[in-house]
Amino acid sequence: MRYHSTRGDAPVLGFRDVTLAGLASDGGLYVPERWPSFSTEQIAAMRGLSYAETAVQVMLPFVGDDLTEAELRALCTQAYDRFAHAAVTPLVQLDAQNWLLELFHGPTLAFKDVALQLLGLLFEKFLVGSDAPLTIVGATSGDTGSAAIDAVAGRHGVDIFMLHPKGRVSEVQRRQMTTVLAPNVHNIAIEGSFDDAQALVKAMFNDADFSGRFRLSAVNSINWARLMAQVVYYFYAAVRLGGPERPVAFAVPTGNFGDVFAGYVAAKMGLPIAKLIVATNVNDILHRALSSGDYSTGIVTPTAAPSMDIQVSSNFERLLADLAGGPIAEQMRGFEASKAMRLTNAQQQGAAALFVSDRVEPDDMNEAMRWAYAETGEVIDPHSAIGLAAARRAGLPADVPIVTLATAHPAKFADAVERATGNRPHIPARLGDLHERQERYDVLPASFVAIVAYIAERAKPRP
Ligand SMILES: Cc1ncc(COP(=O)(O)O)c(C=O)c1O
Ligand SMILES: N[C@@H](CCOP(=O)(O)O)C(=O)O
Repeated sequence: MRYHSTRGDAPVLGFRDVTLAGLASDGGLYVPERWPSFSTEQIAAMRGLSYAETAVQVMLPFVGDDLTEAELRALCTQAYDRFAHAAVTPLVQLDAQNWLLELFHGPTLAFKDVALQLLGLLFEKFLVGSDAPLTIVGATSGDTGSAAIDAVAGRHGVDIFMLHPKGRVSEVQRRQMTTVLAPNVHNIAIEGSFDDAQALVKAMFNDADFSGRFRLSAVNSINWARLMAQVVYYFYAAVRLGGPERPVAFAVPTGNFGDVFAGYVAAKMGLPIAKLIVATNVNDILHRALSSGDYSTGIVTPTAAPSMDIQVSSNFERLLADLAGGPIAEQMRGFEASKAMRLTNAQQQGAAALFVSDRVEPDDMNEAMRWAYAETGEVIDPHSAIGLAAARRAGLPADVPIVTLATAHPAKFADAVERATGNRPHIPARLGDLHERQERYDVLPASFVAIVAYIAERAKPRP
């Protein structure tokens, strides 16, 4: 399998190189040259497979010659062994139509672990025999940071620099990152928003001098391998609910558009998906884009679902390029200059075939947390509640099961959950003494010069 940039002006790479590269050198995102496709029989044969084995079947077409099936199986087994639930991503039924897909049983209690546990192992595998140390630069609104740090802390030949918006992540999220004191882990709280952090990360890749001195890589969903691993749970859930014979809908709390784009990829690969419901909080650029074609940024508003406080959604570029049938460099350059763009008719109509969207206000989010707790006994986090609120009012036919992706453990957002439900969720015992541990991080302005100087002082340059 070969990978092309959404902007059409970067080298075409294989899976290994695309995993190590992260962002394409033309500022675009790598996408596979074609979507692999499964027949109905092949999908039906996934019924009853373990999570790790489903992962092997779904991801094998993407890895090309860079991993054998046996190597991929060994990596998946190792990655998913660390999950606290035997099903890895269990389904929980809420009522006749609604289900939760609990994606938070990994080491850091968010869906990011599903992909990042694997990505850490892929980095290790692909770096064997290489003398160029990897400098991972990442931006987080709270969850990617801890999952990525857990996946690479202490690994030889890798340094990770993780930028989070100061004061805009929950205390548990911050502590999960800043209490990891391994020497290769560097946490930076920036004076700005997640969008500022993400823009700084992209600017580092696009700076020829900086990216020439350090071998940069990415752990955000700009890295194709992240999304590839997230495609798996759409198959895993759907076949358990009657797929491929019965189409299933998914409601996805959305920020950077990675998780829901993985659902789009699953549909492209042949999985019958009735609808993908894109649920946003008041930072609703994706809802506006999908409902009216207006993709224009506003000021990021801090909310009780901080991981979705995002305006510039990186992976939307992948969708727009796929719907346009090729590179969209000009459209993206226009967006970067004006911070606004209109979708073309083809993009709008193409998206409407599979996606619907909804903006969920804080009261509706709280109501969804209350409903889940009172009616089903499930304690859900604010992000999952945004997905569930959208699912319950999507108006889909009653015979279509709707799976809401439960993207984080409620204890990561205990204050918000307690405010809504009166019930305070507790951190699982395996996180132990998180609140007592020593923290280490630096605070920097959201300035390219300041951040690259900080990293350059600490990272190991290419030999
Ligand atoms: C808990 C949680 N829910 C939802 C999202 C949104 O997912 P995505 O950015 O893939 O759209 C995030 C952040 O990525 C998150 O951390
Ligand atoms: N919500 C995310 C934001 C980054 O998203 P990613 O999927 O691109 O890594 C977070 O928690 O950091």
